[in-house]
Amino acid sequence: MKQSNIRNFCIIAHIDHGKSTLADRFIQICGGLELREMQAQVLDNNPIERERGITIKAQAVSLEYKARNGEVYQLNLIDTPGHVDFSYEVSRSLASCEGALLVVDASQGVEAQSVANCYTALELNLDVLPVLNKVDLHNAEPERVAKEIEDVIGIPAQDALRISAKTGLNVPDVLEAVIANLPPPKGIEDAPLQALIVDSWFDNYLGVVSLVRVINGRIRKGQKMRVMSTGKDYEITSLGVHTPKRVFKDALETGEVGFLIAGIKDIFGAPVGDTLTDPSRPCAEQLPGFKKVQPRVFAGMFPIDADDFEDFRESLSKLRLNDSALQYEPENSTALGFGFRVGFLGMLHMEIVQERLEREYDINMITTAPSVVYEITGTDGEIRKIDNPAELPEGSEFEDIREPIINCRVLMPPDYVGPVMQLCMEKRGTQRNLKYFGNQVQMEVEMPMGEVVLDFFDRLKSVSRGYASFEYEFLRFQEAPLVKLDVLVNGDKVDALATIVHRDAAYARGRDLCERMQELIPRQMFDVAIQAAIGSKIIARSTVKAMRKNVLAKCYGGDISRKKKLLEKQKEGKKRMKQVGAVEIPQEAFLAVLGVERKSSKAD
Ligand SMILES: Nc1nc2c(ncn2[C@@H]2O[C@H](COP(=O)(O)OP(=O)(O)OP(=O)(O)O)[C@@H](O)[C@H]2O)c(=O)[nH]1
Repeated sequence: MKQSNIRNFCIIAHIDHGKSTLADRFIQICGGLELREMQAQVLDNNPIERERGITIKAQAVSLEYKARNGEVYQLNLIDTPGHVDFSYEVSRSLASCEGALLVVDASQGVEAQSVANCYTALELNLDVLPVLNKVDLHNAEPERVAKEIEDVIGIPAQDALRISAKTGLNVPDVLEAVIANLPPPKGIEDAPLQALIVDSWFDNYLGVVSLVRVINGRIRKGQKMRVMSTGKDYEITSLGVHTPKRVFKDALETGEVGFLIAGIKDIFGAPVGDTLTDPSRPCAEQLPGFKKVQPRVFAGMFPIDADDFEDFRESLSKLRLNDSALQYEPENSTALGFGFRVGFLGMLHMEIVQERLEREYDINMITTAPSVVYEITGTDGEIRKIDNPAELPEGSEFEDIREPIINCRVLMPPDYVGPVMQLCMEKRGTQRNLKYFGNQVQMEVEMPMGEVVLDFFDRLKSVSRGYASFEYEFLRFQEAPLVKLDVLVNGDKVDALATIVHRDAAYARGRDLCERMQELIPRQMFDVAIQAAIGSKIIARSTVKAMRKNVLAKCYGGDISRKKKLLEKQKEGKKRMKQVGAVEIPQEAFLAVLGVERKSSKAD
């Protein structure tokens, strides 16, 4: 395809504004799939994405579009996730495009991710084309929302197309606008090959499959390619594009986006962001790649069966190939044995990783309560990062402790300013700025990240009836009176249950935690004492009373099948338990601190 007829673009939007639905319409118009093959949100092909109705991974699809001017264009479209936890995926996809379609729900208006993603696109010098979606809804207000795009984001939007991705209204006009308004790629066709690895994933049969964007030169099937960071050469066995069906081709030309397979079995063989070139005529330099992303939340993950440790390690490394935001290192807990300390971008990311490990890799595990990264200065003056509360030394063994502070931008209708501000204050926030744009208010608040990652998203939604949205960025580490809250089960400290909390909240937190654990730990044959402590001082306590009868006692008659069922059920329940000393502790108890947070949010 000649370069002037190629358009590489992303669809960016706030969550649920209709990106994936719009991508479906494009695929339908361009005939990428037969009608019978179409299902809603075809690009969300991971089962977890389909169940939750969200996009997690960016997806690329190459479409052939016959424009009204009679010419055929190749449209390479990348669907991106909208949730704040996955904004990293968005910036990566944007870096491989020349333009972006900004989809805004005309019944909702501009939301935090519309602004954040659009700014990322503008920073990367992309041309942004706004479209107003869902105009079929009776409460759509395209005029107001167009003005909001101009006021809040600051790009012209009066002429933005009014569309319905659901009914297909005006969608063909969007494709025409993409061709007319977004620029074609600018690579040099006869330059040495230089291609960017946009994404890589592991296929059990094919090995590593990579999604690449050819920046300069061309890439042919059968040729040798070099991965520049490792200097290793591989032969390209096949390449092609997703339409979204996998279609094999002989070459990918300058500016094109497609997949390639080079028999790489080592999962670190084709790292995302790396540059590919031709070893017989290498390009001069590596592409800048992607900004390295830092996880914000850490949690311990431990296989329930110690024999699964190696499988667990392998599964994590496979997942990581496809999810470079995921980080992990081995961790040894006295209570839970060998496992990993895993870093995530946020709670949703953590949930998704946990679900993928369980479903795609069949790993049965216990996850501990998530924590942010703290910074301490030791008595020797050395500064250390602490991502595991259990590793925080006793109070007298360090000089000071600092917590991460973020700048949080909340967008909401004016009615909710009061409750949102109250929530932010409760989370130890300091308001920095408040701007009114007609129907939207933008509030900037500095808050400790530890207060935000656990449940801020849910609580913000609940105090604003779903109307407020937010995004944030890390600002600095700041000193705070933080203490380690330990939990003792029958007198033994359980390292995996430790958390770091603000001193003023420690007593209430300890009490709630003991109460919650009492509800969650099943009765055993003996009394189980649960205590919360700061250092050697016990601040709260509860007891799980001993069980009087066994599970089978309920079956008066000798109905064997019922007995079996009960035993089976008990066994099932056990799967997600871990023996700590003499006590069996279920998964939920390790996450009890989240329950405590949520409990205090019930008042909303
Ligand atoms: N009425 C109406 N509903 C729409 C329209 N476009 C999308 N929807 C609905 O809005 C919901 C969200 O659409 P998606 O396409 O999944 O949204 P998304 O932006 O891709 O969301 P994420 O992938 O999670 O970021 C779905 O229930 C769609 O059916 C539209 O034009 N009109």
